[in-house]
Amino acid sequence: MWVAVFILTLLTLWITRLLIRTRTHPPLPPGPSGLPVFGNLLSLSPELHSYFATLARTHGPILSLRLGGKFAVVISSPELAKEVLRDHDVTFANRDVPAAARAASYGGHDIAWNPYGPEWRLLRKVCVREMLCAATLDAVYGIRRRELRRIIRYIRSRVGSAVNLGEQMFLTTMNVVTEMLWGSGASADGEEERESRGREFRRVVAEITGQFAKPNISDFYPGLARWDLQGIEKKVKGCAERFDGIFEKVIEQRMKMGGIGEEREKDFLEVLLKMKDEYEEVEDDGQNKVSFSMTHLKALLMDMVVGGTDTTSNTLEFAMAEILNKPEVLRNVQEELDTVVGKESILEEHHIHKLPYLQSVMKETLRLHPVLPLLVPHCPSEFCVIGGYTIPKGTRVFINVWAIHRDPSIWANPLEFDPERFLNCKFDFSGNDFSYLPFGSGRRSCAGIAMAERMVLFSLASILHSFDWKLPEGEKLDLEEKFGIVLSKRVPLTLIPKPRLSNPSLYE
Ligand code: HEM
Repeated sequence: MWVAVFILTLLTLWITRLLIRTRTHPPLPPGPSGLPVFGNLLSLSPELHSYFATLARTHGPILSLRLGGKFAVVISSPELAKEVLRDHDVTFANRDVPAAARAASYGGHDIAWNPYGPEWRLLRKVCVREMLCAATLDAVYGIRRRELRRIIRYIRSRVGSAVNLGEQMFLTTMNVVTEMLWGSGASADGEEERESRGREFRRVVAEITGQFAKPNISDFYPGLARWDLQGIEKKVKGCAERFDGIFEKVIEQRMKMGGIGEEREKDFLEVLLKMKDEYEEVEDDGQNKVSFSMTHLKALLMDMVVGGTDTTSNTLEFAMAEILNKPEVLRNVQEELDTVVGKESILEEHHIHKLPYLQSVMKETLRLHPVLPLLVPHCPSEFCVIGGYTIPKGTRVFINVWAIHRDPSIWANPLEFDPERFLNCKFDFSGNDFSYLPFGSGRRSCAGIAMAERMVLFSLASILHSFDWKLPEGEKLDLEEKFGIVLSKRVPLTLIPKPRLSNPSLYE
């Protein structure tokens, strides 16, 4: 009898709680129905960005999915992106860290995957202040110039034969990033060594970012994570170890040299090592002490190497493919370059601000091909209401920037590559207009915007100023994308260069 009363009381309490909750909490966002246990997992397409865009046409700009045991929400309109990234900025400034990302980032102790809090603030502050701010970037113009001159020389030596542009742009970006991190050294290699090292690095970075985007059973059923059933974590760990070996080597060499070199330029590694020895930051409230360990140091190096390279080189590859596909765009870019720089001079970075058409080309490329099409997924730290729907704590939130950038109600002829739409208009990379978010918006927006802008514009201007380009005989231009956390071209772009400057000395 007492047992029956007890069970009845529990049941009544449970039902009352449920009724109160459904009355006080708005519903979950709509979405496709799923199967028991699997939810919508089995119907996911590998091209997540376009698949989510298709779902949004049926279910609306906020929709939900059940991915095994994980709840996910996809946002596909500027109004709702604003609610998430501005109105509820702090709540959504967290990440839901996939197992693959944890394996690649020293347990998530980097900037990109750290939860919002004192540790993330410290890492981001040091990175932006010491490496990625405008003043530091201006001070290391010499590095960018040296690498761009090198690539121009290299391309000159390949005149008439096919050049894999993505690979070369990756190598250039990688050399700039690593030189900023720990000085030259590797860049003294011969051309052949350089090329094979670049190819290998690119493969490793692409493998890491490719694994991030794969649906992983460990993420959807955390109870199974320890078995790493698809071997994704193992693969990523292998790649991360490749980089870790390189980090260990440069750190060891630097420690042997001891202290800050008087003759050397102060690089980022130097700053980080000093910080590791001395740093213990007291946050504003005087309570949170944040230490800075060797793990943090290496995680930051990893962020720069993985986050700063194929994002930049894939953008360049898409830009060149779109330009080559539109002869009038190529003509406009080159005419602008010839007016501002001329065919008798070397292009320098200070010319860039006089090249508005070129700047529009970069913006249009990132509209049509935002290389992080779903941003880095955000995650609310508490229950929240967006667009009138409940988003539970811990949801994986995808902002489908790719879909917003191709929305015909925002952009006229959205599938057409038309840089002129960005001439004399309000859009920039700051993320203040939620119709255009290639670098995200708010606290977790890209930490490397200034660097990306300099690298993409200077590289693009240099290769288009110095060379004419054409496709190898019989080849057709392919503009198809391949999904990954970083979007890439499905078919690599290979082009044949022809010099266009007046004097061979301009290629030295
Ligand atoms: C064209 C090139 C690039 C594009 C389009 C791009 C785009 C983005 C986007 C969309 C995010 C995520 C924003 C969000 O989740 O809301 C991001 C994050 C990040 N990016 Fe970039 N990025 C580029 C280049 C770079 C470079 C060159 C660096 C550094 C060398 C860099 C470092 C980072 C870091 C550290 C984060 C994590 C920020 C955080 O979580 O606080 N990125 N980037």
